Amino acid sequence: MIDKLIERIKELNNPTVVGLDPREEIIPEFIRKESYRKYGRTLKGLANAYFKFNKMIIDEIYDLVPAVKPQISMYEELGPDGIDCFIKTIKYAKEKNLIVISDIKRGDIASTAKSYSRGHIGRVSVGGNEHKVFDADFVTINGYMGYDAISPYIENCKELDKGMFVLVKTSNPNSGDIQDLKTEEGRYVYEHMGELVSKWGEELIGKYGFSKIGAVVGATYKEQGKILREQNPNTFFLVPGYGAQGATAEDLKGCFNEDGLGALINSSRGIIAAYKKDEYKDRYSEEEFHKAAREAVIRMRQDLLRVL
Ligand SMILES: O=c1ccn([C@@H]2O[C@H](COP(=O)(O)O)[C@@H](O)[C@H]2O)c(=O)[nH]1
Repeated sequence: MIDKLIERIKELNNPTVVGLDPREEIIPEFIRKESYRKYGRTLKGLANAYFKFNKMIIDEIYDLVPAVKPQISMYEELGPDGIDCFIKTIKYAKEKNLIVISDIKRGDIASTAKSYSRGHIGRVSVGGNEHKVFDADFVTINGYMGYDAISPYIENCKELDKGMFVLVKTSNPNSGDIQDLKTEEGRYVYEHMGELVSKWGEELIGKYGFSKIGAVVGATYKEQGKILREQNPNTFFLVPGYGAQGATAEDLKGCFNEDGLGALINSSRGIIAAYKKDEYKDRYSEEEFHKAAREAVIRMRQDLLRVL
């Protein structure tokens, strides 16, 4: 799947992933109203509104970007209806030839990780019958529990041509509390994690020189991104933090190789809630939120290509 991701990035000339992070406050009123009329102001009502919203966003951007990244927390908090919406969103995005990165950030002991992995990127066997449950193409994983905790995902990546992005240097303001500590050898913890991710991915390198085991590297940490890029030439980066979290194209330039490959840049609120921003508000009504998202994707692409 890493090869397909790279091919799609090249075909579309766009290293962008759109984050599908719906929240009640960003769902336009006409969608909420219709859904609440049908299902009431219930968890099902909101989950149904999320799906309609996601579908309209996907329909508007699938020809521009290689991938989408649904963030599971927004769906999980709604319970079974939210999870149903998460599954339907993945299925719909894949029907539109989008690569799906499920942002699940799981991390647990191996026996438990096996179940997470089977559910999200593998197969679940019931009485010998195999079922695809979530069927994402990639997942995000917290690898700070060490190799055994991520090995089940690696197995699924190998067998089923899936992929994963392991947290290395995260975009949040306090990521340095642990990730910027120094190890006994005098290196930063994030550097050590970057090296581990490269090692874990050594046997899964595809035809473009990148492994199925990638890393999450926050755009909000410019210098660290550059260092990690230099130290891990075969690791593909998923880079959140652009836009709503304040990182600019200049900040994340160092996450790419000389040839302009090596990273996929995420924007969630910056795209899906673009219609609420001053620069779009005057030109797009709430009903045209998806058109504003399309323009935001085009502008993001131009901004990224400018620095590559
Ligand atoms: O270090 C990380 C890892 C993951 N994320 C996720 O990316 C998006 C960012 O959303 P924006 O609206 O573009 O800020 C969100 O789903 C996070 O959970 C991250 O931000 N940083």
